[in-house]
Amino acid sequence: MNIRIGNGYDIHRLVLGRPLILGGVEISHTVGLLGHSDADVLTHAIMDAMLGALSLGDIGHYFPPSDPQWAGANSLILLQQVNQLVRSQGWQIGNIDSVIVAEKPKMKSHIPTMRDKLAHTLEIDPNQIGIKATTNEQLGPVGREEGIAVYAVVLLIVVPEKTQSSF
Ligand SMILES: Nc1ccn([C@@H]2O[C@H](COP(=O)(O)O)[C@@H](O)[C@H]2O)c(=O)n1
Ligand SMILES: C[C@@]1(CO)OP(=O)(O)OP(=O)(O)OC[C@H]1O
Repeated sequence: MNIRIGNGYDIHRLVLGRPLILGGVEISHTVGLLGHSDADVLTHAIMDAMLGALSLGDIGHYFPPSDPQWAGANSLILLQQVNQLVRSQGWQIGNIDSVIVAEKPKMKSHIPTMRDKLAHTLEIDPNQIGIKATTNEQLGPVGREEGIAVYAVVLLIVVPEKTQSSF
């Protein structure tokens, strides 16, 4: 089989005094996401989808929230490591699709920069990354602006043998 699919989900609480970072982009807002790391919920969901596609567990296994090493971690650095793991097993990203569920702020204008940052980290083309946004129509914790959730799906494809490198 030369394709694998994985899905990822993450949610973080919105609190005062924290930055709001999504896809490596800091977005100006009144509240930000709480977490042991930078709480970049979009990048976390993508990492879990990549790991899930290869049945490699989840991000908590590689970067335990109990480990002080990951306090305030830049999630793009973690993504780089997950990408290396995936590539070392002979796989590369075919495409990613994701949905940010957030009541506020509007994500639309930030999405091109998120795609660029993620693509740069993953060494792929921004066209391989889909990021959409929706509100939760004021329903539930996300609808009450208590948090932001992200769903992601990743398709992995086998790296052609002649372009495989050892990591
Ligand atoms: N945080 C968000 C939420 C939504 N958008 C954009 O608005 C459109 C309409 O959202 P609904 O939840 O009302 O359907 C959506 O398709 C997005 O284009 C956004 O940018 N940021
Ligand atoms: C990357 C990690 C590292 O602590 O980030 P957190 O901010 O703790 O976020 P969460 O999605 O709850 O768990 C994943 C962790 O492994």
